[in-house]
Amino acid sequence: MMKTIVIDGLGLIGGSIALAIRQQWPQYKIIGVDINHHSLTYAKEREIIDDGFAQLQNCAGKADIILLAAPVSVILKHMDQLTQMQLKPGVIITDVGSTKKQIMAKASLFIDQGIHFIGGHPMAGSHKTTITASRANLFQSAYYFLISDTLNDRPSKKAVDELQALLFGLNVKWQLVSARQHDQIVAQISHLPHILASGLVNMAQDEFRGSTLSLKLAAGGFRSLTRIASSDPDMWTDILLSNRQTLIDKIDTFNELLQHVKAAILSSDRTAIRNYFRRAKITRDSINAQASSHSPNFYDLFVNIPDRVGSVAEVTRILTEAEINLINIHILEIREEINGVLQLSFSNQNDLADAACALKQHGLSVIRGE
Ligand SMILES: NC(=O)c1ccc[n+]([C@@H]2O[C@H](COP(=O)([O-])OP(=O)(O)OC[C@H]3O[C@@H](n4cnc5c(N)ncnc54)[C@H](O)[C@@H]3O)[C@@H](O)[C@H]2O)c1
Ligand SMILES: O=C(O)C(=O)C[C@]1(C(=O)O)C=C[C@@H](O)C=C1
Repeated sequence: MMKTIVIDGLGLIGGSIALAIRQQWPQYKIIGVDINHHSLTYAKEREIIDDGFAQLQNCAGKADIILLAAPVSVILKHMDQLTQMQLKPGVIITDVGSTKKQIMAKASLFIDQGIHFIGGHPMAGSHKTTITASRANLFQSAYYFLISDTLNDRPSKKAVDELQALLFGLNVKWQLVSARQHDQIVAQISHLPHILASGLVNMAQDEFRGSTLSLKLAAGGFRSLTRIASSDPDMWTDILLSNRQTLIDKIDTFNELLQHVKAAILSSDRTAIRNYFRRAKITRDSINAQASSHSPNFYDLFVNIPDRVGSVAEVTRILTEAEINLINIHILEIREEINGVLQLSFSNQNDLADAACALKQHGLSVIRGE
């Protein structure tokens, strides 16, 4: 059946979802809305969308499903506007905003109008913005929150099924949470880390002020911890201001944690310092183990690698030379004098098969996933 999908905010997330819908449902009509006409031109030229508008009111009435994918403050504003528009009966409205309490509070406006609003949030993304950074497999194997508050009476299970079918090509794992739970969880695992990453960059910048030395000296540790400080400042201002109290509490708790570390250093308490790092290491190590046991990617390859310096680099070199795009790499096991196992993730079956072939040609043993 033909459906018309309106995506409001055709940036990294809106563009990536449009690409995935296009692949899965080529017969659907996709209309993009963006105040940035470059995004619309880019999307039209590449046939990511069929049509583009600068204003939601110019096309919302045609939609079977409206996906709000602009920054949170715009989503809130456009929800207000949508309540004033003539929409198709049975239309489904959903969003991808990074915070959910304010959005779900506003969603109650739709209930009386018989409009299905489903709060959502794909838990993947990038520090890069705009449609030029979008890709169809951005969300592969990621969690996608759906907000339970609205799922009790309305919208119907049928609307949720319809949304999940539309987004089937994203290959996500659905996770149902309440708006309150959602904002608590993401404050901890996404919002506070962004605040800290930017704080570290600002502090380091101050440190080097007036010096001939610079942040270019920073190696892997600083660079991997602060990648997300390159994210969009406007988007993050919206996120922080729509999750205020939770973040104020999280910052207080983090302050206390820093005070404990400071006290341990002050008193040269070796055990306390070691425990601080040890506890974190055990937890951090287990994230990858959990991820690989519970959420195998669709196109994964497992490769035995010898226990010697440079063997991981050797694998990536082979793939780079063969021009194969690797989307993720996990070291599953490397212990002294034991061969390690690498989990390599690809975005499609062709890349996976080519990678298996290239690695075998270099004498590596591929143990699963062909
Ligand atoms: N970036 C991430 O990692 C990530 C992940 C999950 C969810 N989100 C959420 O997704 C949403 C979009 O984020 P993004 O990363 O795609 O940002 P983005 O900056 O790449 O895209 C946002 C798009 O919205 C457009 N826009 C801004 N104001 C508009 C308006 N008034 N009308 C129409 N379009 C407008 C912008 O021109 C831009 O193209 C945000 O709500 C964000 O919180 C982001
Ligand atoms: O990978 C990144 O760059 C991201 O910041 C993605 C990230 C996050 O993990 O915090 C950012 C905001 C979203 O709401 C969800 C995902």
